[in-house]
Amino acid sequence: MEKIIVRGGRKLSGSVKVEGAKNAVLPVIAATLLASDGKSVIRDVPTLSDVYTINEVLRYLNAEVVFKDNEVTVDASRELKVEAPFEYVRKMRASVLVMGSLLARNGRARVALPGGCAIGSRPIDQHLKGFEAMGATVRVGNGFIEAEATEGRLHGAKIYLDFPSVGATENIMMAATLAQGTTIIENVAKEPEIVDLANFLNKMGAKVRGAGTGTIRIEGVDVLFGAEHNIIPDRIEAGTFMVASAITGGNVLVKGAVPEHLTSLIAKMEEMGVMIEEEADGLRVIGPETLKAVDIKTMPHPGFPTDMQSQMMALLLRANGTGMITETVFENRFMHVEEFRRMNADIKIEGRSVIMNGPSSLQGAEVAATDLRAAAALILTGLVADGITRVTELKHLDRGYVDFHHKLASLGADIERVKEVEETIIEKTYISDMNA
Ligand SMILES: CC(=O)N[C@H]1[C@@H](OP(=O)(O)OP(=O)(O)OC[C@H]2O[C@@H](n3ccc(=O)[nH]c3=O)[C@H](O)[C@@H]2O)O[C@H](CO)[C@@H](O)[C@@H]1O
Ligand SMILES: C=C(OP(=O)(O)O)C(=O)O
Repeated sequence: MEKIIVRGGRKLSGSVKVEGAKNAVLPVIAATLLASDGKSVIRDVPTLSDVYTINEVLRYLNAEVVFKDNEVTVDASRELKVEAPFEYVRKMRASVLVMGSLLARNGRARVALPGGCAIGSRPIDQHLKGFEAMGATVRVGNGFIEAEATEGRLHGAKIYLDFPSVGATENIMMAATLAQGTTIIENVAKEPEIVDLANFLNKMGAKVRGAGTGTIRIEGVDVLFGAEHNIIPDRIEAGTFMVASAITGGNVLVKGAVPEHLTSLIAKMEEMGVMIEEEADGLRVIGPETLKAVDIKTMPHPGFPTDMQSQMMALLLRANGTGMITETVFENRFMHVEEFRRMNADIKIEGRSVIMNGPSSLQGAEVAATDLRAAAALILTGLVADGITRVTELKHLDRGYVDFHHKLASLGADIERVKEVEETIIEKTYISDMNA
């Protein structure tokens, strides 16, 4: 088992480059299955465990996938299998995103039920409602969801989503590209990753309009072709480094950060007293001496992203005054609060909100990452805690951050990633350093 060890107290400075977005690349790779002719080449692909998992799913489905030098090449022209087994879906919920493509391409898809995860129950009823409206029969049994286009091919439909679900918007969009007729999806998600997927689908020959607005219109076509595409920068990784700079009172240029994708985060950080300047190749973030507490409510885009909730909680722990974060997207995304408490945070949960009386005098401790963003948030907290913080359960971190500790170390953080055995040796050295 590995852990990250952080010794708090260093101000960060320099520049860091963000990778391609995890949440854009996963649906784009799932969409490559729609091409029955030609290869797709996807660039700026981050080397994340989730990317390896989706590639494995595609290989299992009989596509040819090569991942080299941040580039994924997919040839999905052979006949595809229809089933995504539990071993993949369990590792990564986003595996359900192959369902729309398989259903469109084969008229049938069988995907293991994803089940809940650390941040909530995460049902997929809105995805299934969309498929049914397009003429699929959906059956659930033996741990699988099976969908079959009753007439062999899906047809266009008008679909209203009860909630602007990112995954449902993507899955229905992909399914509709090869359906007969026009599909109109209302109350859709407007995230930048939806726009990226629509752009890729259009390069493949699809006719998708309205991505980034509340209504998406897709005219079905008969065939889609492989296409080339560069993935957008990861706004959540960018946001995480913005918080890293702000929390340490640092001065960091986050290269590749797209200001239009980060409007709500920039607004909240500025409200807290952080200076954010647009430069030609990214955002410069300068942390103030003292941070002001604010209230934050997570919302679908362009509202404040739930994927930045725990990192901003770390920042609010250092702010003067009482701050509050209300989580409205996931019902159980506060598992990290108990871990923050282990670091001496003055923090409590009240219903769907978390209240912090700051600034907390944070102390290093051994803490466990409870999900992907919690992992990052605990490491950020370690950057300003007194003493040593050890963060375990790094499998969560590796789903969404490439070389996180190296990137922070290059900005001046005192951080390393070690195997448990190595840690004993490092600890001895550190104690003798202190006694020297
Ligand atoms: C791979 C990927 O892109 N993951 C992102 C995606 O997840 P994901 O696509 O799973 O998130 P959704 O937008 O679908 O989920 C948002 C909320 O809607 C609920 N819901 C969703 C679908 C459904 O059929 N029924 C239903 O009730 C979910 O339980 C959740 O409470 O968007 C989330 C919300 O921005 C982000 O946190 C995730 O990082
Ligand atoms: C919740 C997240 O991802 P996923 O939907 O893949 O679990 C995330 O990226 O923070």
